[in-house]
Formats: sequence, structure tokens, C-alpha cells
Amino acid sequence: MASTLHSFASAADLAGSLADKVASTLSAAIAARGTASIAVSGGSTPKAFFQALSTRDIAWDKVTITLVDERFVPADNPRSNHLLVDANLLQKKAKAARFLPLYQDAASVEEAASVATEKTRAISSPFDIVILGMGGDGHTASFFPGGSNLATALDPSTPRGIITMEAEGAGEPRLTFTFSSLEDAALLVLHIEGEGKKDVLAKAEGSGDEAEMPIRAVLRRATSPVEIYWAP
Ligand SMILES: O=C1O[C@H](COP(=O)(O)O)[C@@H](O)[C@H](O)[C@H]1O
Repeated sequence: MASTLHSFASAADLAGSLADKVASTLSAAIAARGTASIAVSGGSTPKAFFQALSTRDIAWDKVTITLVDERFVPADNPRSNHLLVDANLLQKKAKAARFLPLYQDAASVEEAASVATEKTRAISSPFDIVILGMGGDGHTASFFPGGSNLATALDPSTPRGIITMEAEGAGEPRLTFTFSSLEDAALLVLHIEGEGKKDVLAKAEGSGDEAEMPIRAVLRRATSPVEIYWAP
């Protein structure tokens, strides 16, 4: 499916514009179905966007928020994506939203993946919105090059849900929604910032193996168009 690049003069401009787009998409879903869903990424990039989105005036009590991926760490760990969402998105007006975490207090990451899959089944498919990020190594969600479950995660026949991932570049074991869970969102966004990430994107858009740069699976095979939001 085609992708469209939306370039902005600054990260602040991008954050405001993406927040407006997400807010209007959530509102349209609520008007159509009574509820709306969004799966967001963690990492360092989404902070300003989360802060902008938290101020938007929509029926947040009808919105379910979850993460596309998470580290297998509790929510008080500084590396937790849940902590980032708590501190920056689940604030102000967005405090009224329902948040479904991926991390579970389970004996193993595998058990956590299975519990998270059950709990997130309550969200209707497909997601209204998925916001992906991308690492300098071409990973997205927790689809890491060399990841222990990468082939399964990217296989379009793997069911919707959450699986585990371990990889050298990942730090902790990870929990990640599968490709099939994310690729058909009504609004599928790739949010990246900086010249370095633009170079990584250009490389990913060239030829080469998906396993080397898993973002290629999204760019090449997502059934929804990919809206790329970039700022220097
Ligand atoms: O590990 C992760 O990294 C990516 C990219 O993060 P960034 O810090 O380079 O913005 C992120 O999209 C993913 O959700 C996160 O778990």
C-alpha cells in the first residue's frame, strides 16, 4: 500500500498537527460506533505529541488506549512505555480514557503475552488508529532485526494479539502486538523525527530483506496506507 510523507518545520508543529488528526479520527469513530481505539508507541519520539493530544476536547471516556509494544517491566520502571503514556497522554482531558496495558504481573513474559492478548480482545478490530515509531535499526513496535519471534510476528497469518520478542537491540524481553493486529488500522501513522530517521526510512524504502529492517513489512505490506509524519 502507498505511503504519504507529511513533513513539518518543527517537532512542535508535527505534534499539534498529528494531535488534531488523531482527535478528529477518534471523534469520527465515536460518532459512528460510540467508541474508539488507539494503539500508541513508546520510546523518546511521541512525548510532545502525547502532551498535545491530551489537551484535545473529545469524548475521552469513549476511547480505549493501548500500546503497540512494551518492555517486560512494571509501570514504575523508567523504561516502561506505560509510564511514558501515563505521564504525558493520560493527563488533562485524556485522563478520562481507558488504558489497557500490555505488561502483566506474570511469572513469565510468555504468560504476560497470553494474558494481555485476552485482555485486549475487548478492543474491536481493526484499531481506529495505530501510531508506530521506528528505531535507528529499522525496528518498529518490537519487531527487532534478529528478534526471537520476528518471523512469527511479521507473518500475516499469525493471529491478532500479543507475542514475545527478545533481541540484542531490545534490552528487556518485549511484548508486542503482531503485524496482523496493526497493519489494517483505519489510520496507520509512522511518526519519526530527525535527519537520521529520514535516512533510515530512505534505506527501508529501498530493496532488501524485511528481516534486516522490519519496518519494511509495514511499508510494503500494510493493507492501510501509511501516513508518515516527519519533522527535523
Ligand atoms: O523500543 C522502542 O523504540 C521505538 C522507537 O523509539 P524512539 O525512542 O527511537 O522514538 C518505539 O517506536 C517503540 O514503541 C519502543 O518500544
